[in-house]
Amino acid sequence: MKVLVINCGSSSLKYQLIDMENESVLAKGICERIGAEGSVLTHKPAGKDKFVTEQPMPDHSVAVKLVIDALQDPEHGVIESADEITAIGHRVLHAGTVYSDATLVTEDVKKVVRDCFDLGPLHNPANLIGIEACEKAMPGKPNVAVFDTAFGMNMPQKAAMYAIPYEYYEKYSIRRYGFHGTSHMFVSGETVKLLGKDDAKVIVCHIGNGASISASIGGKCVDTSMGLTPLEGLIMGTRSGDVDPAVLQFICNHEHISVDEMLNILNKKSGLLGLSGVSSDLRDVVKAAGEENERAKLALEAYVYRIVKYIGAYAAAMNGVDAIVFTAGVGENSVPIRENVCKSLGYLGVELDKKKNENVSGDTAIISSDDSKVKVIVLPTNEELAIARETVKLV
Ligand SMILES: Nc1ncnc2c1ncn2[C@@H]1O[C@H](COP(=O)(O)OP(=O)(O)O)[C@@H](O)[C@H]1O
Ligand SMILES: CC(=O)OP(=O)(O)O
Ligand SMILES: [Mg+2]
Repeated sequence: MKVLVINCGSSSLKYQLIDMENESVLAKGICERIGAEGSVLTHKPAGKDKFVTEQPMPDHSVAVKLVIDALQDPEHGVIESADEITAIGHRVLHAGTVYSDATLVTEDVKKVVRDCFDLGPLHNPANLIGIEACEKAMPGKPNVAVFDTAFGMNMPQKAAMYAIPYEYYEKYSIRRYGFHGTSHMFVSGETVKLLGKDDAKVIVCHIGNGASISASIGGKCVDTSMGLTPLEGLIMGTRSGDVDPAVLQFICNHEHISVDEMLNILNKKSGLLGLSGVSSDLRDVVKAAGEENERAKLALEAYVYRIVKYIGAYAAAMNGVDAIVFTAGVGENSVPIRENVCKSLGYLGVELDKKKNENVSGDTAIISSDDSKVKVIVLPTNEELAIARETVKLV
């Protein structure tokens, strides 16, 4: 059975075609800069050279079409026809309290995803376009929605509730949901297996462009840093993470902007980009800091500091921690971020092995010293495989 997994982000589309007989990736790739100048598709068929093409992609539906064409291309394709695809699994950000377990896409599911646009303004619209483009391009094939909220949905009430009048929870289900759930579930589950300890206390730092951190015991969520929307918590590429809500009122009043405009600023112009003034991409900020750009240095210090604070809070929440795991674009690749985070964790009994940290090569690696009380691990996330597994269960 071949499953196509589609992960639509705000300006990108990541995909994998997976043969579920042996979970081998037949092809994977990414469409970047969707909706902007210079859209590009990078397609990597297994065992063949990668194929890169710059093509206009005004929206995600065009990107889906290009992906399906690339998969069937006589030269760099891996299937003869889209008929070979049994089902499509989609990462979907938010469906409130209505759906959080993986489900077959129906008209009602699409309606709920649409109703939640304001809770996931960067993701939900793209997710829905991705689903509808697949329905159109491959009529009759089952589409499965795998929700980013599945992991956080089960956190205890004391962690999920905001201390605001209870009626807003009753009326509108205003609570903390948490996101990157597919990743936190996959990575914490793999860590429990790696440690061989069923009740392992694990902190997962999913640090990519979006970033969140979770605490779990035996793979079950205790707490996670994103809230009602993916804006709460860590400092991200363009998102502020935690701010005093009174900041919104002050800036709206003084700059004469609406709350919607302010939220757009917190989502798209803040974080590493806003603080450094350089870029939302960590690599650019690290480079600028190396060239003595003071704001870039400050942005990095604040970025690391926020992660350190959350790790401390989550170790306290679980009354201990067995492993701290780094994953996603930054977590898997940035030697200095991992090193600087671990520098402040000596009090927990964390001892990083500098050499091991520098020699991580794309696979799972333990980067703490043999004597470290807490294991520090780099474990590549695989949201696409986890989504494909959920998809298979439903078709
Ligand atoms: N080699 C690297 N070193 C440091 N950071 C990296 C490296 N590769 C990617 N990143 C960071 O990872 C981020 C993207 O992470 P990713 O998990 O792909 O994010 P998302 O899924 O949210 O788009 C980039 O913005 C970049 O800052
Ligand atoms: C939830 C979220 O922030 O996702 P991403 O990192 O893909 O933007
Ligand atoms: Mg991601």
